[in-house]
Amino acid sequence: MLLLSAGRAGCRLLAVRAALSSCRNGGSALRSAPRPAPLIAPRPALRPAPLLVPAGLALGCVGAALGAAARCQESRGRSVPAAVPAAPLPEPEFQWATFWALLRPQLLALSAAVVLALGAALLNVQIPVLLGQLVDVVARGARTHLEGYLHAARPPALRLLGLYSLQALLTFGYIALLSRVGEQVAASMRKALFVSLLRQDVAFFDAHRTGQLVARLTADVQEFKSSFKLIISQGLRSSTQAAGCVLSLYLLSPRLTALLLLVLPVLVSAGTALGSVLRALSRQAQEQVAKATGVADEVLGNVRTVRAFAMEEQQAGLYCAEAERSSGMSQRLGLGIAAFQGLSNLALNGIVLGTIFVGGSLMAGDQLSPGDLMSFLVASQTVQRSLANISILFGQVVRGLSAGARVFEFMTLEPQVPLRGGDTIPSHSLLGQVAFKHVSFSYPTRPGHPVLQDFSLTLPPGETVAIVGPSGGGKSTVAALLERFYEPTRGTITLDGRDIASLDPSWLRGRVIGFISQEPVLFGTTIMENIRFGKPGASDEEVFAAARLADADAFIRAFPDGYGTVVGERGAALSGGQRQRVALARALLKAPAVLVLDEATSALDAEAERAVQAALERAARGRTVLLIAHRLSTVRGANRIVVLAGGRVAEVGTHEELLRRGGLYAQLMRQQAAEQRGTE
Ligand SMILES: Nc1ncnc2c1ncn2[C@@H]1O[C@H](COP(=O)(O)OP(=O)(O)OP(=O)(O)O)[C@@H](O)[C@H]1O
Repeated sequence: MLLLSAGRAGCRLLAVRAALSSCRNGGSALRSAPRPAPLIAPRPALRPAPLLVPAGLALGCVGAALGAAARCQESRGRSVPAAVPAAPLPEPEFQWATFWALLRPQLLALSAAVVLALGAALLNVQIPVLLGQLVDVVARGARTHLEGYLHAARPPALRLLGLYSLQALLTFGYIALLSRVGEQVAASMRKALFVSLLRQDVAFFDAHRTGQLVARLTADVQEFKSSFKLIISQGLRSSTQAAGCVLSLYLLSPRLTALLLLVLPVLVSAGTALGSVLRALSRQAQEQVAKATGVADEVLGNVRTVRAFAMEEQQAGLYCAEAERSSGMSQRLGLGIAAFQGLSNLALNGIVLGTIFVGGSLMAGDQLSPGDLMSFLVASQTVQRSLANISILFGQVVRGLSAGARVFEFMTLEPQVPLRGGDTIPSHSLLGQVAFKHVSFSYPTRPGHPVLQDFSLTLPPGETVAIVGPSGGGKSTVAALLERFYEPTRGTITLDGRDIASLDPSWLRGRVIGFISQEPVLFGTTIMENIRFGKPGASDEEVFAAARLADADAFIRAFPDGYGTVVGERGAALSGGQRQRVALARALLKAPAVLVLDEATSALDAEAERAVQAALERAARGRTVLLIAHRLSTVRGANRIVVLAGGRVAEVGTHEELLRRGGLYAQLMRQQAAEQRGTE
């Protein structure tokens, strides 16, 4: 996997270079190639020298090696932190049908791009021959008078100019069209993938890290797009050009061509050997960069903790040591690339020299004209570029297909519980009676670990039922099952006697159940928009009313921007109690029949808890409330208290009844009272 991905940036690098040089076409053989800008940091770049056939192939063979080097550099600049390596997932199959469905709307543009690319490639085969003819005219012209020279040189020069212009036009056309196709396919992939991800079951998100999912949306789509464009453009162009130019070489001079082909195996073997050394070096350097980035990622992400423990210097030292090691490895890699560069330049220039030398002897025997030699050099350079591109493309095909397969895998994944579909209960007849009947449940990620076992509980309409119990007893799981985040392994959950599995999940979540968790997440927008998230399309008045009910209106209006106050990332610009009340307003806006409060006040200090508690009590009136709580002081007023331990109901009763019984509840009460005394 690493090996495969190692050449990625290098391939891009060479592809960019190839694209640049293809724009310049075969006539640029005697011009020096421009150096591409470094991807992230300055590094030795692979410079296409005026190469001959074997040189080109060797260059292609080590392309992947240099790709590895470039990838090492690239990983520093990637938005998906390389420091969080994705857990190895089984490689999915590439779904051709899905790809075809995405491509079909672009078929016309794609066909046009293919035709234009082929046209540009065929012109490239013509150019060396015409250049040779021009050189012959130029060589003769040096021995004649100016007028005669101009007369002879003008037609081939004009023909060449015409071909160059036509080629420029074709190149522009196919690159523009391919870009359009690539971008549209990529945009469709991203949109479809995002929509599909949002439809997935909550269990799916338990099994996949956000980083992995974001990587599929970004890096994988990008990789697929680049590969797709490269394969179409370079694949077509390079194979056409290579075949055409090899034929031209043979027609120009079979002997010279044969001679060059003799040197080929030596260069290929040397290039391959060097390439594997560079790949290994690059892999090590890449891993080290990932390690250093991992340290930075963790430290910066937890800067408050670092500050709180005054660990800045220690953490900086940790990062510097990793960065130092990374720098050392990159330098070794740089040395390797430099050695490769020097040796390959020596070999390649040696071959140019050899060709001119041997070609000169052929010219002396009148078997080759100066123009032919020129054509030979130009055509051979075109072949080397084409072969280099083709060899890179093999790796690119593999990478592109596996990136595409990863994207399609989640794009076509069907959730177990669809977002919509099913019955609804008319609001005028909705009572809000909830019942869990013999529910057993294990999380899909831990199938052998039962969290709830034969759990039964009825929440009469308008009553508050509290669930308490030791940590890990399954309290939050009860709430998650009611929201249909997961499906029970056994048993049923009903709303007004109807199995919730038959009800429309989006209606259930969007209209019936209001859910407040311990640390509700707000979006980094205004308070108004955050509350309106509970019911898109709600009027300002409705938002204000919900905020008043949640006891949030007063503090919101006290902000200079009132309801227009931006709450910062995840609501960081609000206090815990304020955040909780905004979240409560958001939940109340949809006027839910059932309110689920999952440790809604446990993250708050005593004063904030009192404020939120008061708001919650007001909001609870007339609704069925499932109150999950750690602090037993908050459940005293509940109509019924259920003590949940080890996934089973241990006790049920009112606060007084449970205290009298002297069981687990009474024991928990004593524990908490003792803890409280200890902290005072
Ligand atoms: N998404 C999940 N995937 C796998 N196991 C989970 C998941 N969420 C919770 N669990 C496990 O299920 C069990 C019950 O967890 P749950 O959060 O329901 O307990 P709880 O009673 O609410 O605990 P606490 O009072 O500490 O919040 C625990 O053993 C927990 O590790």
